[in-house]
Amino acid sequence: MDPGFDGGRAHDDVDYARKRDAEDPLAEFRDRFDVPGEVYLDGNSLGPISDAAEDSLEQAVEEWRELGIEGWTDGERPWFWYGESLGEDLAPLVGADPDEVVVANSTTVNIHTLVGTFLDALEDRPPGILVNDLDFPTDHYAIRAQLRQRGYDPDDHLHLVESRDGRTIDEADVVDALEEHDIGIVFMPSVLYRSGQLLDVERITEAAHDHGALAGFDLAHTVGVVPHDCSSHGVDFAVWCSYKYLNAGPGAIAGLYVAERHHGKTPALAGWWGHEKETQFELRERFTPADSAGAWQIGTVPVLSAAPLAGALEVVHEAGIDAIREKSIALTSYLISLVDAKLADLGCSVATPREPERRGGHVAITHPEAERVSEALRERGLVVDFRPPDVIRVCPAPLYTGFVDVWEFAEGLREILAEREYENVDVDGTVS
Ligand SMILES: Cc1ncc(COP(=O)(O)O)c(C=O)c1O
Ligand SMILES: Nc1ccccc1C(=O)C[C@H](N)C(=O)O
Repeated sequence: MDPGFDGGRAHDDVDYARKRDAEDPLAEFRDRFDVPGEVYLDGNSLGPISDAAEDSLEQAVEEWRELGIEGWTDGERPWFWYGESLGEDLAPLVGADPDEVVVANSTTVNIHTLVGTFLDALEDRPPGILVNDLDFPTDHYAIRAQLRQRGYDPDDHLHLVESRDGRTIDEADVVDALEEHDIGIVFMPSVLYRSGQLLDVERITEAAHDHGALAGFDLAHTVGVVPHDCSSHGVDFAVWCSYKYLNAGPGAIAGLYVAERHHGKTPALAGWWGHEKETQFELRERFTPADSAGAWQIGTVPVLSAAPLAGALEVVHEAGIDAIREKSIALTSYLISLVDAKLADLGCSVATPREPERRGGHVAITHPEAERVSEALRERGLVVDFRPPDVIRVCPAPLYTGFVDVWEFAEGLREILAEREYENVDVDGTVS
């Protein structure tokens, strides 16, 4: 049963929300974060700073001050191995072995290098790549560029699974597309950035493999809020960012996973930081890739944009990813129940799948005036974002959001709509 319901009746009084907060085993984590605004519901875009993340950043700064160049070898977490070491801490969150994960580059760069690598590895196979039409656009930009650089016309080689309803992707349509086209690589997100639909990674991977294709995923919207089993599901490769549910800060270093069976392949964007570590400083003329995911690093690890991740990960591990997921489902279920009970008659509907197992960490509420409404919410300190054409994205991230926060958001939204407060709002349509 949806935790937000009791016999079909939504719990829309604040006492119910207070009771849920009082019973919440993760409630104490809220105090470890500095959360901007009254209620911060935008952690699927940028998570807030925690004391732990600030401490690990400060530690790196202090080591830079005190150790200088020696930080590469003598830092508490020696910087030379920083990418591998943080990869090891991250590995359980994606269900991988430590040497299958590294932190490096940005998500977009990781898509370039991994898709490029596997395009090269296809050799005689057709370079068809299967994506979907609801992807975050950077994925397509990078894949198209990789195809072009190999002399392939992306219009012929990039195949799109089309959404039936403009909000979600049916996994059966991914399977059908694999039958229809000659596909070498399937590249899908774990969660669609707009509607919040959680795709079935295992099923897509299996279908790709049944058709002789590789399966890669963009896990940007799930790492840190939904558990993963990349190794046991046979996923070939994956990328993600660390600034959403991992709370490692704006532009924080990204992560990548490459299944062990692919280690040793030559990275498309090779660089000395991906060289076999033991001989990296022999500074040889030719590149020998590390025999691990570390090979897909490119240049020097950006220690200062990686450092907050160390502390941020401690918080996630202490809470435990299963407890985080459980609370996330409870919060999104509660939010959906409030939309149904209090906001449906004011023009709102829920575009996120209602089955918890098909839902990531955020809820998409649609409204014809979504852009101005989102801005009106922000003006009240209820921080959400707008995604065109009509989606208000609401992310009750479990580490620092409670049930009363969700209740306050729903109340605020009801008032804004009932009083048409959004009509007084100007939007500039830039960053959100
Ligand atoms: C699914 C997805 N992939 C990639 C990105 C961005 O990648 P990058 O961190 O390289 O800007 C985002 C968000 O910005 C995203 O939602
Ligand atoms: N990196 C950013 C920089 C600035 C503003 C937003 C982002 C996001 O991450 C947006 C996010 N990927 C989204 O799902 O819309």
